[in-house]
This record gives sequence, structure tokens and C-alpha cells, in this order.
Amino acid sequence: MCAKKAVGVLGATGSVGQRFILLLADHPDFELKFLGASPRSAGKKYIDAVNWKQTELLPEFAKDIVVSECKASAFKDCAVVFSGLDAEYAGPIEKEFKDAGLAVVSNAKNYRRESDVPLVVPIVNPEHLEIVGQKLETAKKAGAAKPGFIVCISNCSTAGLVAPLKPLVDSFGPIDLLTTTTLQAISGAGFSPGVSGIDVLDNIVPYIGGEEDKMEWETKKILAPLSADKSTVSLLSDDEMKVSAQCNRVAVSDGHTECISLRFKNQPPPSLEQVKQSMRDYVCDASKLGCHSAPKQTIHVLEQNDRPQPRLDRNRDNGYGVSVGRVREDPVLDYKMVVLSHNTVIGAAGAGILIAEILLAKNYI
Ligand SMILES: NC(=O)C1=CN([C@@H]2O[C@H](COP(=O)(O)OP(=O)(O)OC[C@H]3O[C@@H](n4cnc5c(N)ncnc54)[C@H](OP(=O)(O)O)[C@@H]3O)[C@@H](O)[C@H]2O)C=CC1
Ligand SMILES: N[C@@H](CC(=O)OP(=O)(O)O)C(=O)O
Repeated sequence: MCAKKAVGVLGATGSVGQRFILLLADHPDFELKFLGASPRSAGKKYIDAVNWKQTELLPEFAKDIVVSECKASAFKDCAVVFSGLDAEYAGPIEKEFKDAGLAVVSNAKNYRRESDVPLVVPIVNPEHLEIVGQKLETAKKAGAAKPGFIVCISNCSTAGLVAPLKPLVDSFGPIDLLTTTTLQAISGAGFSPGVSGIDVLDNIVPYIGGEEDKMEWETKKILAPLSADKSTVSLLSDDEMKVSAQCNRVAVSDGHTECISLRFKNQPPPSLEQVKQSMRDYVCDASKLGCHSAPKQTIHVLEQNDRPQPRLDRNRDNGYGVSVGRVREDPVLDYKMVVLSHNTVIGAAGAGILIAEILLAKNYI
């Protein structure tokens, strides 16, 4: 058996960082050895730096790791560095890591729109990681050192949205109109400071800053093809796909729910049963590659009228699977459905780990 690869987590004390700690405990490929956070936390043992908010106990292995400042020199032995950094600080830090030759898999939004940075939902578009393959190949041919790179994970609501779309587009061609209304968990807002109790208790907040715009353009990057030379990806045009998102914060701890409606470009559309079957049959590439965290069932199509529900369905396939229910005809567009995804697993930390497992399977790290 090969030795485990050393990995690090930046932003290790936050909502996403804490999920990384849980998901990397006892991982067969990766050993979490290095943790980074703000100067407020640096120099402290993790157990003293973190305000642990998960329902699972803090894993033993992490308690005594001393948190570092987010400097590349402290993470130089990492095969991959996961970032759960506050986006206000992530930009220059992640660039410094990439320039130091490190592989960075980031949850932050800063580099998502760059055409030569893959924006990846690992159960949907892992083929965009070929951008990394091209960079490594070019450096190798030139006899240069292995370059660093950044791979971005999408916004957590975008991840849930694109999962059911992928098999539909693969089977029935483009979706030209798409609307979504989200009901997003409070863990999505992070822990510093996070959503206050008075705002969310007995309440719904119909605004999440920047979220609607991100969902609209990220969907059009994730579902777009790579350029012919596999070095970049551009957004689908408005003529190819129009996306409209409305985002709401609700009093749920984990798990983003989305009510979506869609129209196929090719008319007449497939039947309702064909739509459901294509989602049931979908096997993501990470599963085909045998990645440790890949879901056994990528999309769970639920038939009960009152599902999916966050508390009951968010942990399907350890949070790496997506649940879809209430699939039915839409009198305005073609079909509508309700989608549920775990925002800090397949929408954030879990997505990062699955991406790293794919990078490993492809010998990119
Ligand atoms: N929560 C979610 O579901 C999702 C979050 N994201 C993105 O992931 C990232 C992390 O989000 P989340 O975990 O929710 O945020 P949190 O606010 O919970 O955590 C932020 C982290 O950043 C660290 N940090 C703050 N300031 C600095 C600094 N100056 N230098 C270095 N580290 C710093 C904090 O460390 P300290 O404790 O020391 O202050 C903490 O570890 C964000 O970019 C977010 O947009 C993406 C998808 C989903
Ligand atoms: N904004 C998301 C989480 C998040 O931080 O997304 P992004 O990384 O796209 O800013 C939420 O509130 O649920």
C-alpha cells in the first residue's frame, strides 16, 4: 500500500474547515498534518483555537496540531492544500501557495471566474481538471519544475443545482431556461460571525449577498465544454442557457434545498419517466474511478411527496449524494423538481476532498 499523502487545510477553524477535519479523519489516501487560520488562531493548538460547532466530536488526531499562519513555507510538504478561507483574505494567500508550486483546492470565490482555473463540482464536471493536466504536461515538456495550480469548488447552492442537470443534458441535450429558488442552511453563512439567532429564528431572510449572481454564471461555466486545446473554459452564452436564481436563508443547520424549473432546448421534451430514469442511472466519473468518497448513488430520486427534507436526506452517501424529489411536469417550462444537497459536504469540503481524490487517480498530485 502507498504511504498516505500529507495535506493541509487553510481556514481550518471555520464552518468549511471543521467539515474538512471530520471528513479527513481516517482518510485512506490523505493524512491531514497542517492547519492554517488567521493570525488570531496561529500558534495555538487546534483544540484551543477552534470554536467547534459540529454535532460529531472533534477528532482526536486534530486536537494537538498547532495552527500556522497561512504562509506557503509552512505547507511546503503538502501534496494538496485545501482552502476554506474567508474570501476577503483568500486571494493573495492562495496565489502565494500556487506560486510556491503547491496544489490548492479552494472553496473561496476569488478565482472561480478565471478561464484557466477549473471550477469543478466533482460529481458533475471532473473533465475540467484536464486544464491542470495540460499545465503539468506543458511544464514537463519544457523541463520546468512541477507548477502549482488552483482548482476552485463552486458555490454550495450551485453544486446542488448542477448535479441533476448533468444527466439531463447528457441524455436529452441542452437546457435553455432554468429557474431556481433556494432555501439555504445557516452553516452556509460561515461562523465568523455567521447568521444571528434573532435574524433566522421564526424567520426567512430573502437575500444572500452575491449568491444569485454566482449561481447564474457558475452554472454556465460548469456545464460549458472545455476549449479545443483543453486549457480554458468559457461560460455558455445567454442564447445557449438562461439561468435565474432567487436565494433565501432559512432556519436549517445543514443542507440547501432548491426548487427548480427547466425547459429543454430540444422539443418535444423527454417524458417524465425518462427524466427520472436518466437521473437514477447517472454514475459520476469519480465513482467509475473508484474514488474513496464518491457516492454509491450519485442522485437519489425520491418518490415520496414530502421529500427530500434536509434533516432526513442530507446525509445520503455521507453527504456526497444529492437527493431529488417531486419531479413533475411544469405548466410554464417543461419540468420542475426539488433538489437537496449537503452544503458543507458536496457543496464545499467534501467536494474538495473528492476533487483531490480525482487528482490523485489521474497522477496530477
Ligand atoms: N459554508 C459553506 O457552506 C460554504 C462556504 N464557502 C466558502 O468557503 C470559505 C470559508 O467559508 P466558511 O467556512 O463558511 O467561513 P468561516 O467564517 O466559518 O471561516 C473562515 C476561516 O477563515 C479564517 N480567516 C479569517 N481571516 C483570516 C486571515 N486574515 N488570514 C487567514 N485566515 C483567516 C478563519 O480563521 P479564524 O478562526 O482564525 O478567524 C476561519 O478559519 C469562504 O470563502 C466561503 O465563501 C463555499 C461554499 C460553501
Ligand atoms: N454563500 C453560501 C456559501 C458561500 O460562502 O458561498 P461562496 O463561496 O460562493 O461565497 C451560503 O451562504 O450558503
